[in-house]
Amino acid sequence: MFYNLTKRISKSIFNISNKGKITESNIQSTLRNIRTALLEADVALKVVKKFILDVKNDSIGKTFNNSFTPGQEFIKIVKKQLIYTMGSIKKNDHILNMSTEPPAVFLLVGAQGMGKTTTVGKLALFIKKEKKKKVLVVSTDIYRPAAIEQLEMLSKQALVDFFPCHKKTDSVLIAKEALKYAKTNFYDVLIIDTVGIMYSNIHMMNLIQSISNKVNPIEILLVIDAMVGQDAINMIEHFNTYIPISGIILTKIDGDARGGIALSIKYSTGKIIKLVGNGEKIYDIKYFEPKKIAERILGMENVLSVIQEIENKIDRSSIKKIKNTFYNKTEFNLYDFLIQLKQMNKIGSIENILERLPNNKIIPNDVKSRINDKLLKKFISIINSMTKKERMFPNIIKGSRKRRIALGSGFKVQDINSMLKQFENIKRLVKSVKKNGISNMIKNISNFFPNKLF
Ligand SMILES: Nc1nc2c(ncn2[C@@H]2O[C@H](COP(=O)(O)OP(=O)(O)OP(=O)(O)O)[C@@H](O)[C@H]2O)c(=O)[nH]1
Repeated sequence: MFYNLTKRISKSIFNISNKGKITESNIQSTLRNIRTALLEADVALKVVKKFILDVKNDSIGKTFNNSFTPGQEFIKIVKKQLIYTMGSIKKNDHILNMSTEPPAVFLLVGAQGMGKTTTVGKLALFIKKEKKKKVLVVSTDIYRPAAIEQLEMLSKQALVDFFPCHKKTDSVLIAKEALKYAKTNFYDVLIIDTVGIMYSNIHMMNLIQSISNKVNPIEILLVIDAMVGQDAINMIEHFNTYIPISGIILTKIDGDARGGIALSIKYSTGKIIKLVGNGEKIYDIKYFEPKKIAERILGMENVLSVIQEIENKIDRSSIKKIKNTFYNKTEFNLYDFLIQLKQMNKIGSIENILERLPNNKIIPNDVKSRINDKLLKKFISIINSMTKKERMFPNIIKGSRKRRIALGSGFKVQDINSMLKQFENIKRLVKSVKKNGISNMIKNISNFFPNKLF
């Protein structure tokens, strides 16, 4: 989900990230790119228009505080608007409501084949695990052959209780009896599955309404397949005229590369997406979290997860040393280079990490292929074969020293030369970071890895 949107938005956002001032002209092309990306992702036109207008109004002519650059402030504004478009800035909007005398009744409704029954099973497991609640499930779908058996099987997978109703012929009665049973047996939650409805079928709509009236659900969750696209809006409006929908469960997001519907629902209908189904397995369900999604769309999620992963793998004292190298006045030497190489080696596949960074397109493929893991190991062995003095003062490494190091490390003199060249490049890079900051360094990264090096 959101694959293309993420790719396009994170790229255009990156271009503005180090702008010193926000003016109509310098955000114009970024906003144009965002607009196109949103439309291509199948976000409804009126939502896109409102989104762009709000971002524009929020950013132009604003005085920002000094802790962020205007470019970064702009990203914060886009992030806030994305969150607002999908949910609200308030925390926990998506949380399921259970504040009622038990059992809390959840009624799941929806059109045919949206993934309702599967979702009842998933939701039962989710509530049991997340909320540690005693859950009962029941199917009132006496119309689709095997719908009841399907839920019974899912309840076994989720290890929750199933209310048997195989021989019954009245959906409303089944719901009523299940509720009575749930009350007398102290269940915390009762989840009711219903028949899939062609939403023009008034008779079936009335049936769902009758079930709802009998069991007084605290949540009426409309299950929608993400792939129905903008038709979801009509579906929500139509169902809502019969029963008050309290939230949406968007299923099959694993099959929907565009994701525009997730950005259109709240603005178009006022309804919040509470959960998403992201696979066919019983545990493939999670809360819909606008903040996390916004971070992902802006390309921040990967950066955060990569940083987290790197931090978990490298030790604190080395991070400190590396930081000191960047910010101290001391000259970068081969000791520092060795520490960096060892830490990079610990992190794992460098290609994999570069690939996950949102702006990895800025690093050309030939550069990526030249920063590989084999090379790291080679450089580490070469530096290990040097004396203390050589590591401190690499300038003294000339002909005879090079031959000795080559012999000791098992490589050729050319390899020693290319390692030293690489070291000089990194040294220049460190100097550049000190002078111009990280983002400039990334933009110019290809200059630090000239083609002929390896
Ligand atoms: N990939 C994927 N498939 C899903 C997801 N949720 C449900 N499905 C599949 O969608 C199909 C239909 O699911 P059901 O649960 O039978 O749908 P339903 O809404 O109960 O169907 P009706 O009772 O006919 O309305 C099944 O093959 C499910 O495995 C999901 O999140 N991702």
